[in-house]
Amino acid sequence: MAAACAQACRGKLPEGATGAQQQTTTAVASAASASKDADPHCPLWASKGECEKNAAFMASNCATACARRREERRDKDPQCAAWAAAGDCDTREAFMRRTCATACERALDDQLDGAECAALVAKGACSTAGGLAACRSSCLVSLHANLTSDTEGNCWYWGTDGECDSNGVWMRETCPLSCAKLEACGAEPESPECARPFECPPARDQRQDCIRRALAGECRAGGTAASAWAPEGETRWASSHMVKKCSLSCHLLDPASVARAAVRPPVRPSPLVDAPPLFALRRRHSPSRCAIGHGAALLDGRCPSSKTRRLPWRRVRCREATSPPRMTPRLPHPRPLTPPAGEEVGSGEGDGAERAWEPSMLRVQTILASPRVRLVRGIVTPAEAEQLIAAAGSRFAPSGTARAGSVDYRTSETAMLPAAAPAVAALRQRMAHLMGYPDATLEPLQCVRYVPGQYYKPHHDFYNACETWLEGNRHFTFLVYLRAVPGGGGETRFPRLNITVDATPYAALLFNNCLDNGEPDERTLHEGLPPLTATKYAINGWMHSKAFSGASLD
Ligand SMILES: O=C(O)CCC(=O)C(=O)O
Ligand SMILES: [Fe+2]
Repeated sequence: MAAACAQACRGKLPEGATGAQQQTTTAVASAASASKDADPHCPLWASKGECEKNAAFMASNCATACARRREERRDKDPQCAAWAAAGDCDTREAFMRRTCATACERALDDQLDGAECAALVAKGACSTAGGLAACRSSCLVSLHANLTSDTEGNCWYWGTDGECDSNGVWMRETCPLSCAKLEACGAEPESPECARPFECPPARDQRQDCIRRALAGECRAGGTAASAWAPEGETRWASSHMVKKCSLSCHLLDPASVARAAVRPPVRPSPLVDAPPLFALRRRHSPSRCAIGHGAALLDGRCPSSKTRRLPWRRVRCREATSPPRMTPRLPHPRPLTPPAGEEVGSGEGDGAERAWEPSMLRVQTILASPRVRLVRGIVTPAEAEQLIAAAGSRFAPSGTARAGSVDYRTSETAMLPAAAPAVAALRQRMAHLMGYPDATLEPLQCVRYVPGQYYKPHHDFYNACETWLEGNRHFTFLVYLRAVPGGGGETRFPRLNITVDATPYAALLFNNCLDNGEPDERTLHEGLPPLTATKYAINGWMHSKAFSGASLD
């Protein structure tokens, strides 16, 4: 499934997978062989350093990926150490990464011996350029110990999903801070500890010049212009990029800038699908304004009462969809959307006399106001739905997932859709237009297929804020159901909202993954239930807060 991963989970983040793997590997381990990796995620885990961090498991399950990784990292030139010492890992980055990966990593390790670094750390020298340059590894360890002991950016989210209990051994090792905090909050939900905002764990610097850049103020917001001191051709980095590439230096030399760099743009409501009722007061929820319980406010979408003492991650009030649901053609309709030049969409072969899609076919049904969940009926025609399935063709491969315990978390199959296919281009255009976001914020569309019995267990579609400084987070999910699922099953369920949405053909389930202030909204936990007898087809369209440049996540 390396190929499958390359297709379906390019760029995804396999954090936590090893931890879950450690608990659930017996079957996989016995199937391991030296010549073939036992798990499709092996190359991703290897690229995240798991061959070193988790040697025993990786040796028996991912021997091939680890061998390849070792070869990639081997210094291939006797001059590597000298080049690295001269700073070539920064100035000739691509060449050095290929040729001298190990020497470049060593250049970012401690340059003094253990006792000397321990003495420097004890003196507080990590917040000076000299101390940090001499002892980067020791400073990182010390910072983790002082600031946070979580080592994965997703810890808090996994914790709120109950992983500290269900995946306890690994979670307590990887996410001790989040698990301890969740436990403390259980006993004392209004405690200052509980209200402390989520922290992104600091990570290694990726370049030698991080210290110099941090001292020059690049961790601060707004640094995109060419800097006076930058070598010719080298521009200043945007602060978000800087904080990601130079996490350690920014944390130690300019801590105030780190929090500010985690930009989470607010969600823009769409007048086409979210027109507020006339005269309704529009209130923006802002957890940081709550006098108490920011964490709870994040979950609840409103400030908690000081009188209530409920566990923050269970504070969600389950609201049934109001009945009868509001069914509103939101007029004025979007201006007519034209298919890409020269292409007729919705009148392909086999659809006989079916009408081509037009905006008046849309009906927006509000299922829940907060978090916003709607059903956009008529987002595709039946003929287009078939064209989308045809565009997926034979590209289906096992779906990926970024969460801990990923092995049996999602059993469906995913196909990346070719952006040039007319039905795909038209659907993207409709999604972007409906939300008022540019097309560039949409991830490449994916078709997901569930044969009877396949499922996707509860998960969030948003990403860890620490990982999304650059890409922005997923503000909206469009899940377009392409066919009816006769025989039952195949619904999308939101357990924290007590909502179950039927796979409604030609309609998009549209929900916000983030609160209006851009913070991930924990209430949007959802799952794809298994179809009982028929095959379910749907399209995932994830719309980010910023232009999406990377490979598709899943
Ligand atoms: O198939 C469904 O109903 C849910 C799919 C989903 O949540 C996802 O692919 O992220
Ligand atoms: Fe999802």
